[in-house]
Amino acid sequence: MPKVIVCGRGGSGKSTLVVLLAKALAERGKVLVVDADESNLGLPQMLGQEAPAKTLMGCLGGKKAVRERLKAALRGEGGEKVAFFTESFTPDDLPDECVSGKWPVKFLRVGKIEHSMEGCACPMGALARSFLKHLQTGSEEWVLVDTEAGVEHFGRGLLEGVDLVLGVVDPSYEAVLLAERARALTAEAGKKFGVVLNKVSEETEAFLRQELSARGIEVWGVLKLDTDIMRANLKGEPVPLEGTRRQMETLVTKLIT
Ligand SMILES: Nc1ncnc2c1ncn2[C@@H]1O[C@H](COP(=O)(O)OP(=O)(O)OP(=O)(O)O)[C@@H](O)[C@H]1O
Repeated sequence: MPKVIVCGRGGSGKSTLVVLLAKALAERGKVLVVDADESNLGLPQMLGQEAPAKTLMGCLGGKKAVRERLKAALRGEGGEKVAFFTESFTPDDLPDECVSGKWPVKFLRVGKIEHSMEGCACPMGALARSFLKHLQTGSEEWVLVDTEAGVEHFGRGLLEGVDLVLGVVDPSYEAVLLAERARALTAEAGKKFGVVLNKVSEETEAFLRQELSARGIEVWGVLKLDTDIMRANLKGEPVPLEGTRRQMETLVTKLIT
């Protein structure tokens, strides 16, 4: 089953969509949620889970060790690409210390910015790319990747290891422009792209559909502006699936066909 990356502008609802999709897909099989956003910390709480004991980067010796491997690769030692992993693995092979939760939904963090002046996030990007490329999924398994805002992860080649890109479009011109850019970058990588409209009313949904259709962008799903989602977020509670179950079913059907 697909490995799906979720992208969009800041605050559009990427993490919310990842959580809702994870909950909806959990009724059909196993879901590994991968947090590839270096900055945000709230995803485990939105899922209703503890954070893992270590990040993936921590499991591999920390940022310094990962950076050294990246530098060695750039110097040409060990080939052109960074060989963080040499063999394929499945979600079940992941060590307990870098995964939290229990099937049907488990959670993994690639790495986080932990100190001021610690340097750029390139090691995390390279690690996420290699991880996703080697991660194999079975017929009843999904991988959902939450990313940081914008399109930097496209430049880092994160798409290499995923099958689908899902853009989140909230009612804003910036979100439409970003979806257009993401669609072009996804097409360049030879992967499928669709968007989910989020936080829409009837009026803004119709407007966005028109704008996106004029740009040849497919709408795969719609999430209304939902006061239960807002309330849960304000209280620091998990994102509730209940009010969006029907919309998520439509999206899931689209993703698996
Ligand atoms: N359909 C919705 N209805 C109401 N509120 C929503 C909806 N989707 C998301 N939100 C709210 O919008 C805010 C941003 O959502 P979220 O954190 O999922 O965005 P994000 O794109 O992951 O943000 P970031 O770019 O900071 O990572 C949160 O307060 C969330 O509860």
